Amino acid sequence: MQLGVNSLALPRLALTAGEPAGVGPELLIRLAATALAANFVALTDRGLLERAAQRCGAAIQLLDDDGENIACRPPGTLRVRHIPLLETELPGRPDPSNARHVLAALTEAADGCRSGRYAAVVTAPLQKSSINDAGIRFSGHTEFFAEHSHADVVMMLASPELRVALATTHLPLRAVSAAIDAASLERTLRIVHEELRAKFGFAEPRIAVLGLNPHAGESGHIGHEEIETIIPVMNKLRQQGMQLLGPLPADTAFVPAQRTRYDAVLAMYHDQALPVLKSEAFDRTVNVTLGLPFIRTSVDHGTALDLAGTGKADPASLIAAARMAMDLASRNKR
Ligand SMILES: NC(=O)c1ccc[n+]([C@@H]2O[C@H](COP(=O)([O-])OP(=O)(O)OC[C@H]3O[C@@H](n4cnc5c(N)ncnc54)[C@H](O)[C@@H]3O)[C@@H](O)[C@H]2O)c1
Ligand SMILES: N[C@H](C(=O)O)[C@H](O)COP(=O)(O)O
Repeated sequence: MQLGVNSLALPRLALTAGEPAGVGPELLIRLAATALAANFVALTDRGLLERAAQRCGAAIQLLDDDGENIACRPPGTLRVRHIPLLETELPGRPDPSNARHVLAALTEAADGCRSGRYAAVVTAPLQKSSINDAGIRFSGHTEFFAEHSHADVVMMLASPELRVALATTHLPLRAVSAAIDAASLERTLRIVHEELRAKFGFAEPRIAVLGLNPHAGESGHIGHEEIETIIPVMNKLRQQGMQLLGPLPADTAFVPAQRTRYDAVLAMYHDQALPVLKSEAFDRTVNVTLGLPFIRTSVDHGTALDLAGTGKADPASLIAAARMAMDLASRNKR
């Protein structure tokens, strides 16, 4: 069925399955079983999806994606753009031979989003170490899509109650301080500010910035990054009208009294704030990449190799990621 541009065509959302031996393939099946009003197009191996459905005892009807729009999608149906595996998966045991397959799906997703074939991409978790074991430099979807798009991006994880953006992503702790300079911090804050306005509807977003050191440096007695880098950047941006709070000590930034004072937090590094989100809202947090020229959302969890193939993995974060992608795509259309 060919639908006109003004018709009720469902948004075409690309889905990537991530690590073939992880929980991603079965979570895609679970997502397809929902009644969400989206035309999901799985960019992966058709046989992988069939086996995942069988393992978790779910019914699925896989249809080849012909690129056409559809007006409705019965629950339990999923369109597929076949990207062949290199080796048949063994749940729980990632095989680096499949790294090229995983990256081919990401490339198709990024190319397709940029050219308008897909309204957004929703990614299931991949095993970074398996891609590295294949001899490929790779540190995450966020960095892959940024490089592919030549864009400055920011990783943000968001639950309905809390949004946390990261000044640095996947790098060793010892490299964090050097990675945060005035230029990178200013760029990051500008992206977060702009995207909170454009994507999340905050007219004047209030952003809390965490210090890097314990007690936000204790006035220079426990580190100097706050005084030398963070505070000067915040002051510069405040003068330009941004509402910035802090730098706050990370240990108390998430207590109830503080939470009412901001719309989002900028943390200096990955594990400074993600444990807060993941321990209070693992089933409803979404990873969204800010600053990309297309919409990308993802789960907040990893490949859960201990659960792969059992059908026990919770699809809630992937469903939340799909919902957010649909919301952002409809905002884009308006
Ligand atoms: N978006 C992504 O691609 C993404 C996100 C996070 C981690 N990872 C990768 O995943 C791999 C494994 O990471 P990890 O072991 O730190 O974290 P993990 O999230 O895979 O597992 C942590 C714990 O949470 C449980 N869990 C995870 N997802 C679940 C779900 N949907 N339902 C029920 N329980 C679930 C697991 O069983 C495990 O006990 C790493 O290679 C990491 O880089 C990828
Ligand atoms: N930092 C993310 C998390 O802990 O949930 C995760 O590693 C995924 O990142 P990418 O989606 O960029 O691969």
